[in-house]
Amino acid sequence: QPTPGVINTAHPRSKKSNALVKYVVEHMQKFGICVVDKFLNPENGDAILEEVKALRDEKAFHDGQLVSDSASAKDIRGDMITWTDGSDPGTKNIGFLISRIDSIIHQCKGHLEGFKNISGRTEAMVACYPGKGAHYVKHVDNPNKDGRCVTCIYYLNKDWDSKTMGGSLQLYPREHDMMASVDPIFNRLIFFWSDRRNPHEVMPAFNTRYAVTVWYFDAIERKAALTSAVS
Ligand SMILES: O=C(O)CCC(=O)Nc1cc2ccccc2cn1
Ligand SMILES: [Mn+2]
Repeated sequence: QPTPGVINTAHPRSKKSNALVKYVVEHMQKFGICVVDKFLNPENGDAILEEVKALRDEKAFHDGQLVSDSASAKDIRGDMITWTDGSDPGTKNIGFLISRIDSIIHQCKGHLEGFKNISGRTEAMVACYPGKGAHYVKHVDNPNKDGRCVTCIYYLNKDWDSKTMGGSLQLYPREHDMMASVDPIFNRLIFFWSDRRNPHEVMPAFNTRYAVTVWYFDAIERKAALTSAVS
């Protein structure tokens, strides 16, 4: 019940959203990793999945590029990717996903040291592991301060069973003596620090495995990276 005379500055956010923000802040503080299940309404997840499949049918995907286009590229990463800002007509549900993640990140900003300088993000990278053992070897997303501070991945795989299909995301948090194995299940969102704190790999997948990833920038680190890049 608002105190009489005091202007109620709290935005009329749904309680759910505040609880979710609290959950993300706590997990990022404690583990540097946060898994959120049932992130959107299932209908939204379905619509996003249909858009991703349509992108694949339009052959919008290409092999995940490597810095060194080594002959054994497939031995390092087997994902097929395409980038989108979610504004094209066939990607408006991906655009909705991006806006929902933006909203969570924005709400976390004030509560989390690591989020305080967050501003800007990449476009969304839509990835498909075509099965047949496609995997991604252990790596760090941002090993050398390119500005990316948080990795957010939204999974779209219904009835995924890692025991028979593989494809789990294995995280090896440097500061915690544990290994997290995350199944890429439908409507699951994961956040983790993009830097050396979170080496991770995708185990060989034996079914088609879809995910949408967005990276958020730390403005200070990003600015430094861009200025050093041009100089
Ligand atoms: O799908 C998952 O569970 C994670 C896959 C993953 O780590 N993908 C990935 C994809 C990347 C593409 C370009 C540059 C860096 C990258 C780092 N990681
Ligand atoms: Mn990665």
